[in-house]
Amino acid sequence: MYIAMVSAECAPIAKAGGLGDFVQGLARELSIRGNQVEIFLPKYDSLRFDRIWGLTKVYEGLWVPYYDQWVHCDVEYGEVDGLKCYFIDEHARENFFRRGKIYGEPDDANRFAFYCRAVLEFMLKSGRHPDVIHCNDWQTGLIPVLLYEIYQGLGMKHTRVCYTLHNMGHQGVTGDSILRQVGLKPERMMVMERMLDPVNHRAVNLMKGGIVFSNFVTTVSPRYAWEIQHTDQGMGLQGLLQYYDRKFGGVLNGIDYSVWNPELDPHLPQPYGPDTLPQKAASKKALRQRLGLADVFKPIITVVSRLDRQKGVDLIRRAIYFSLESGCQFVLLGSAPEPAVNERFWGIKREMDSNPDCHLELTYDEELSHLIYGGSDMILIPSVYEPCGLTQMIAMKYGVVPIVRRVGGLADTVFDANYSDRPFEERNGYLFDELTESALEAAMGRAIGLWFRFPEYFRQLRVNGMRADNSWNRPGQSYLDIYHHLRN
Ligand SMILES: Nc1ncnc2c1ncn2[C@@H]1O[C@H](COP(=O)(O)OP(=O)(O)O[C@H]2O[C@H](CO)[C@@H](O)[C@H](O)[C@H]2O)[C@@H](O)[C@H]1O
Repeated sequence: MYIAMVSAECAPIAKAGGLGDFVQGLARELSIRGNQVEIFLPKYDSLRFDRIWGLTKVYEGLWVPYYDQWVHCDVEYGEVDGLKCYFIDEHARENFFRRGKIYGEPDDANRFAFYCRAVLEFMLKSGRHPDVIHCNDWQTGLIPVLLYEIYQGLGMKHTRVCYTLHNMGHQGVTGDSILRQVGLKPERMMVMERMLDPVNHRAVNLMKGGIVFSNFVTTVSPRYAWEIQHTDQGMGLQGLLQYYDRKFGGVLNGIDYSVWNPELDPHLPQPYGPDTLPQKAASKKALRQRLGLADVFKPIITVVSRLDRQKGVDLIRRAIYFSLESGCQFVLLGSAPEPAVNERFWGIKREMDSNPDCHLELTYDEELSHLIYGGSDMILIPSVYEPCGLTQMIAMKYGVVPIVRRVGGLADTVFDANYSDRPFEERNGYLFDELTESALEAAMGRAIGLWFRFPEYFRQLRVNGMRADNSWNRPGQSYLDIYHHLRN
């Protein structure tokens, strides 16, 4: 099967969060199974060019419609760890992809709308007819709309679209002039059955367009699929998702064990696995050295996260103090898109400056994240909502015990050490329900108590997590089943 993955991110060259891991992991799994997979990305100036092999121009003079003009683009091709990637290189006056970052610009909606039109224009002009285009999140919500409204009429008749929702918190709600930008008619699209936002009746909703016009819609865990159809986690689109129930389902993400595996990880001083767990101590030591933490008999509790409100930033802050009060060390790796949140964490960082048990690294650092997973004992994920969550799965592979809130994919992957109905060998962490400090502290207290008092039992929890299969094997098959269903 011929699959085109269209996304704003792909690890390791353009990653802001979990979407990047998803595209990389699923594309690799589909390739291994013998499918032809092509990944499409904007040619951001912030790409990790050192990780792209053989970047060359393969299409010159792609003219992409933009309002009533045309914008000149080229398309470049390169390989990333064996995956085939095409990059849309635009020469617009607006410099859509030369902003030093992936997101966070005032014209993000226009930038990604342009990208969608450019991808389809390239597919048409270069004679590509994928069996399935797999799109992701609001940035590529216009792909199925444009395919149906424009490109099918130009000959792309048999291509089907699978659309994956990674985060209902960002839907691409914007003014309707974006429709004219990409060549759609506002009077046709700004109706409830198409792209009109259900809350703001003057705005267009790009994610809604993606849901309406795709042949199949998925989200990244079964529990989140239920939450966004039946609770306000749908953020206004729950009715729509119920209406399209027959083409909607949750597929739990996997993680790429060729990237996230302590037995192979080049960023760790010494490899380890479930049968060589004592060797994890070398990573803990190296982490402490790297961050200037004391080498003492204490567990390291970590948070690796975008410091977005979704991630429970208030509870993360409380957890820092609670960890220190409970005789633990604390390491945070996070970057905050919101200036107010960023400022608050910088305040804590300054306060902890000379504390040998605490380190906050307020940046994005892929390499350091590997050493943190390697060196930590527990990871905290107190999310307000969490579509899937990859950090608990990565952490478990590294023998780190997760303490998480019972929402979305966290509830589908973490099973409580004390209160689960699962058999003991499947229990791998700690859960709490309420979004409160006391609920957080109770769960953390149970985990920390076990580490100090019953190390053998704590070791067993680590091993259970390491032995769980969160690979792309099962989800890869689920997506192939969906693609085959669409093609037939
Ligand atoms: N400061 C930092 N430095 C280095 N690495 C960092 C980092 N902050 C985060 N990361 C890394 O980014 C990834 C984040 O994964 P999450 O599951 O938390 O995704 P996110 O919320 O971004 O994405 C959304 O999409 C994914 C994929 O579908 C869903 O799992 C998730 O629930 C949904 O919110 C992990 O690989 C983590 O190690």
